[in-house]
Amino acid sequence: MSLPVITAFRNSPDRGRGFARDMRVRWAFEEVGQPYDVRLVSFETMKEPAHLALQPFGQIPTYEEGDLALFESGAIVLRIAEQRAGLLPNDPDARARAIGWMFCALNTIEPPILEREVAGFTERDRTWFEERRPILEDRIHNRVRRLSDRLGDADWLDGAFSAGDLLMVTVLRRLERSGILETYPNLPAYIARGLARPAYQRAYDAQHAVFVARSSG
Ligand SMILES: N[C@@H](CCC(=O)N[C@@H](CSCc1ccc([N+](=O)[O-])cc1)C(=O)NCC(=O)O)C(=O)O
Repeated sequence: MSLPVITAFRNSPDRGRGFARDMRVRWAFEEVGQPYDVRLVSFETMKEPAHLALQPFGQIPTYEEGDLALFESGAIVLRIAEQRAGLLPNDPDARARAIGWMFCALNTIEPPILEREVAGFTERDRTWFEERRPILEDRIHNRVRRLSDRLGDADWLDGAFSAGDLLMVTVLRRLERSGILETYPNLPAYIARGLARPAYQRAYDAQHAVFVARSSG
């Protein structure tokens, strides 16, 4: 039986700091103990027909397993979580809630974070940048404040660690240097708990090794 294969950056712009979205897929594989193979792709390859057939937007990650080809890192994490224990509860109601937190991470928390990040990359020299930045940050605060209130003193969002926490930690991590998270002390501690998991460390080391190999190549 061949292993599932994902695609990842041959040369990640994050210089191996674990922000590219193959990181969440690698982490999910490690949490459930599923070995996997990686096909490293260049930015040029990602825009060629063979890759576009897998990922119509010319991005990574993709997931191939037998006749199945998937894109969208959240869908890939769900596939992994459905196939092996470790990321979703067996109880049907708890499982549904954990999947709900997956959607929350990608649909409610990530969008304002991405909006601020993209504005920082593409609008910094525009006249409206300084005026718009606090508006974008307020939108993030409006979400993470309520997430912080819901999490409270709990270790994870709904009982045991789940795929919902995995995605939420990878989303919140993108605020690490923004100064926004420090307003809610339970959120940096929540992220730290996620990053301290042995499965995360193995996933991070695997992705970082790509950067080290390329840097020393
Ligand atoms: N919704 C899709 C989005 C996938 C996506 O954004 N892929 C990015 C890499 S992860 C996003 C990302 C990129 C870089 C950093 N970084 O820190 O350098 C962080 C995250 C990509 O392939 N970009 C290339 C392109 O669009 O041409 C998913 O979740 O799978």
